Amino acid sequence: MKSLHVNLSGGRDYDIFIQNGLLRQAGEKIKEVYKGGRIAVITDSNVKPLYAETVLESLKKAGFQVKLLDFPAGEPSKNLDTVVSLYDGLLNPDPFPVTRGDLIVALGGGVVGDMVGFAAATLLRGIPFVQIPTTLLAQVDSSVGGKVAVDLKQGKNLAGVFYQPKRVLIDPETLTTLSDRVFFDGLSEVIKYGMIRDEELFELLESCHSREELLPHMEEIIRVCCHIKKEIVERDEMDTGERMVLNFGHTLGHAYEKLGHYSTYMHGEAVACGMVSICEIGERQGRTLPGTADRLKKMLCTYGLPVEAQKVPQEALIGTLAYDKKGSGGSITLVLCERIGKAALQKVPKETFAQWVHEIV
Ligand SMILES: NC(=O)c1ccc[n+]([C@@H]2O[C@H](COP(=O)([O-])OP(=O)(O)OC[C@H]3O[C@@H](n4cnc5c(N)ncnc54)[C@H](O)[C@@H]3O)[C@@H](O)[C@H]2O)c1
Ligand SMILES: O=C(O)C(=O)C[C@@H](O)[C@H](O)[C@H](O)COP(=O)(O)O
Ligand SMILES: [Zn+2]
Repeated sequence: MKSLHVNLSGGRDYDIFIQNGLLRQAGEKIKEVYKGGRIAVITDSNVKPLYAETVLESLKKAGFQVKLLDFPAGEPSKNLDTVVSLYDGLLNPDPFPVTRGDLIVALGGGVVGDMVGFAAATLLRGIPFVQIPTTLLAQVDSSVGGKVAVDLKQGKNLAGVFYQPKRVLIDPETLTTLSDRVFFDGLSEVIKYGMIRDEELFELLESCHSREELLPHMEEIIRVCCHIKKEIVERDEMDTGERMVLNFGHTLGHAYEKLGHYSTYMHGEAVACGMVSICEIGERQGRTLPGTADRLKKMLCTYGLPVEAQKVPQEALIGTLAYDKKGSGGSITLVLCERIGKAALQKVPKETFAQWVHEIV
C-alpha cells in the first residue's frame, strides 16, 4: 500500500493511503484514526449506486453504526442550499443525529469532497471527516490540503474554510467506472502539476496517448501528485504564498467555468483553457519560455481537453477577476509558468492583467 503523511501543526497531521480495493477496507482504515462508533457517509446520486454499499458494508463490519445521505451529482449542487439540506439530513434523528463525537465520510468526486468538507467544518463548529475520493481529480487534488467550499452566485468556492480531513483513502479501482470525459477532466489537474513542478511527470504524460496507455501508471501518478500537493500545503497551508502555484490556470479557468454556468465546462476543462491563456500571456510578457503554450496545447489535444474557451463578453470575464482569492486590494497575484516544471508568482495591478487578458482573448 502506498502512503503519504501530511505534516501539519496542532495534531492535524494525517495519512493518505493509495491502494486498489481500499474501499473494501474503509472500516479498518477508519478505525485506526476514529475511536467513536457512528459514521455518516455522504455521497452523490451517481456514486451512491456504484460504491455506497461497499463502503457501508465495510464500516458495519468494523462495528460502526452508519447513516447514508446523498444529493444530486454535479457542480450546480455545490451551493449553500445543498449544504442546508445536508445539515437537515445530518441532524435528522433517524437513525441518529450527528454530534461532534461522530465522523462524516465524503465519498465521491471533488464536488462531494468540497461541499461535505464544508458542511463538516461548519455544523456544530466542526465534525471530523474522512475523504474517500472517487474521481481522478479528487484523488490527485481536491481530497488533499483542506480547501473546502461551495460556490456563490458571484463565483467559485467563495464560501469556504481550511479544514483538514482525518485521513484520505484513495482506491484507484474506482477510476474504472469514470466516463472518459470525467477521467480526462481530472487529468487536466495532473497536467497542472507537471507544468508547475514536475517536468518528468509532464514528459510521462507526453509519452502516453490514451487512457489505456496511462492505466499502468495511474497509481504512481496519483502518488506523485499527492506528494507535490502535500509538500506545498505543509509549507503554506493558508494559501498566502507558495500554495498559490496550485492555482495555476485557475484565475481564468474559474471565470470560464462560471461564465459557462458550470455546465459548458467541467472544472478541469476550464482549467485547461485557463492554463493555455496564462501561458500565452506569459509568453507575450517575456515571462514564459516561448513554445510552452504550444507544447501544453498539444498535450491537451491528445487527451481531448479544450485549449480555448468559448467567447464570452470581455467585461464579464474581467468582472470575475474581482473574486479571485489571489487578489489583494487593487492587485492580483498571477501564477505563471516560466518553463515546464517551474511556476512563478507575479503581483500586478488588476487593470494591467485585464489589459493582458484583452490582448489574448
Ligand atoms: N478543494 C480543492 O483543493 C479542489 C481541487 C480541485 C478541484 N476542486 C473542486 O472539485 C470539483 C470538481 O471535482 P470532480 O471533477 O471530481 O467533480 P464531481 O464531484 O462533480 O465528479 C464528476 C462526475 O463524476 C461522477 N463520479 C464520481 N466518482 C465516480 C466514479 N468513480 N465512477 C463514475 N462516476 C463518478 C460524479 O457523480 C459526477 O457526475 C470542483 O467543484 C472544483 O472546484 C477542489
Ligand atoms: O489546493 C489548492 O490550493 C488549489 O488551488 C487547488 C485547485 O486545483 C482547486 O481548484 C482549488 O479549489 C481552487 O481554490 P480557490 O482558492 O481558487 O477556490
Ligand atoms: Zn482546480
